[in-house]
Amino acid sequence: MTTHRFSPPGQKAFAARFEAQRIAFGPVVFHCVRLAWKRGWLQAIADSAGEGLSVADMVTQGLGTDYALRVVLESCLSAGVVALEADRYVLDKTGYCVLTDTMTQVHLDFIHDICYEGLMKLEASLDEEAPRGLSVLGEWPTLYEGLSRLPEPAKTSWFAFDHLHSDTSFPSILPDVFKTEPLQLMDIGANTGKFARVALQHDAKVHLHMVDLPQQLALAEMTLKEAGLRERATLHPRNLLDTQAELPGGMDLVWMSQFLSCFSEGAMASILQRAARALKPGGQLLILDTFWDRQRYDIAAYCLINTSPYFTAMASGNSKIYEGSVYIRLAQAAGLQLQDVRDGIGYSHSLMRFSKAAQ
Ligand SMILES: C[S@@+](CC[C@H](N)C(=O)[O-])C[C@H]1O[C@@H](n2cnc3c(N)ncnc32)[C@H](O)[C@@H]1O
Repeated sequence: MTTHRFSPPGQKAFAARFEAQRIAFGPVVFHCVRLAWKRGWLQAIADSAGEGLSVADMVTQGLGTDYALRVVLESCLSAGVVALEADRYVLDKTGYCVLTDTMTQVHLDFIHDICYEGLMKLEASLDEEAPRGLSVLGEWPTLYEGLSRLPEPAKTSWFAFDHLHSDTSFPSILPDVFKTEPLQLMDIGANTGKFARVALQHDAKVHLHMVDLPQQLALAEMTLKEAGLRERATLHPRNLLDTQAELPGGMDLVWMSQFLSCFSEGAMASILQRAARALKPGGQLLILDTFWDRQRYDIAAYCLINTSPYFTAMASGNSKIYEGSVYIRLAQAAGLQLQDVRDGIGYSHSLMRFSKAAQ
């Protein structure tokens, strides 16, 4: 049972009403802050150090028209991104985050380039359990079939979003992966092969089995070729939404990173059953994923909860960022035993370890 509240304790009605206006005008502020960042206006203000810049200064510097600067910067002012001191704009704390924090920039790009337009179809996507917003990027049944062919800048923004989260977590989980000295290791959802490369470089004895959609495995194969590691990996192209698509057996360890959140509970149950069958007796299933209810900080829970509508409108129509208990329940139903859960990895990951009975 989950109990959670994001509002501050004892919030006054007036403050709540302001919050409600922030929601109503949220998309407007989003566009203005993003533009001020992309056009270099925030950077120019930051570079002016303590003195700040007047709108007239910025016009003289050729940064924009008086009208455009006023419209956009006043919205930034309302959001605490800039402040006005005697008619001169200075950077405020939130503006400093927009300018310097990689996670903020990756999220701004992801929301703008992948989600914004398609989210207009959120309601239809929820009703039809299909990613109806995806057609703004391409005609595929799910976003994953189109990953390798996404138009720019959507492609760069999607991979930056995906890799920001997994890359920051991969180095610290290698001791967990190799704790039981696996020789046959299957990476389900191998994507661009980044985990496979790191794992093969970490352990000279391990053989990697990479599972993903065929077009995605072609990218993963290139990554391994470039690193001179291709011979130590086997590719298994599979669409795991096909319940008949079995996985190769005899695995010491199955690895899934940010994978199950791409699927509905029904599909997850089926994938976990096939993963359990692929394991040798005593084999391990390691799941690295994000669970909004297992976060130490509300900032992480907020970002994760608000990633779910992307899954609905753009990715699959029926997946989301789940609570940790969902994975545990489904893995146990597949006959696996929970060994432990380690939270607080990278920005927001948890690592779940399950094992198959030794018989
Ligand atoms: C969110 S990405 C995660 C990738 C990587 N494991 C990581 O941690 O960065 C999900 C991966 O699952 C793959 N995938 C999605 N749907 C799939 C399906 N039906 N069958 C096989 N792979 C699928 C995608 O192609 C993608 O590589």
